Amino acid sequence: MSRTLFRTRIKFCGFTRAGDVRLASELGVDAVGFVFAAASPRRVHATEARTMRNALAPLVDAVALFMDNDGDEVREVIRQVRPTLLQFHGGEDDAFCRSFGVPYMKAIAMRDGHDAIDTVSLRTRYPGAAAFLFDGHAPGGSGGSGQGFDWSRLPRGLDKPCVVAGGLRPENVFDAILATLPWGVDVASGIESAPGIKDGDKMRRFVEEVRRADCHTEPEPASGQPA
Ligand SMILES: O=C(O)c1ccccc1NCC(=O)[C@H](O)[C@H](O)COP(=O)(O)O
Repeated sequence: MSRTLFRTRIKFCGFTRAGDVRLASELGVDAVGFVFAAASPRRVHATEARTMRNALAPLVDAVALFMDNDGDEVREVIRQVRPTLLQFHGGEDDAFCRSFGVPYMKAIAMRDGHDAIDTVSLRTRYPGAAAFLFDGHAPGGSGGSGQGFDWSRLPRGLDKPCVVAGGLRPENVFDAILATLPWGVDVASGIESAPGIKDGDKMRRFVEEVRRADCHTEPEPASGQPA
């Protein structure tokens, strides 16, 4: 794929403080995520997320993240927070995910050692997905754990935007982007000082490294060599 003029989208996930949301907006991230998964240390209530959503600058998306939450809870979050995208991390099927009338991104567990991820079965199981997020946790496990995966296991030929997540940090996101050429990258723990507490310096360095990867060009072939 040509990277000319390409800009890797950035999503920062798991906010609990409006000040962190403001700083992420100023740093130029494309989306911020609010976690409503029951077992998460980053879990926020819909009213807290609404306050943070109101701190978002224009042109920055709000993403609501769920993991096997019931439908009424998802609807209440949509009513209060008005997310532009839903992100599902559990065993939700396509019919459930699309039933809310808001575009959704399905998270796929990529923990190494598990079965290969089959492009055809993803297409078949989630025909309504707007995007897929490949995350380093085990099937049934929670995200936001800082676990990475072998990027060469990403399925090829998916006709939907792919977001890479799991164990990304300012120190490795440059390599992750060059290795996978994703539509976007997503990070939670790699920009934190504690779960839900974002670190301004890590957020800034993460964005700088994504921009550096986007400006990176392959070295020209030596003269006399075929292009
Ligand atoms: O963040 C959580 O606590 C969480 C809980 C349950 C399901 C998903 C969760 N987070 C998802 C994310 O924040 C990211 O999409 C992704 O897992 C990256 O996390 P990290 O490896 O910490 O960067």
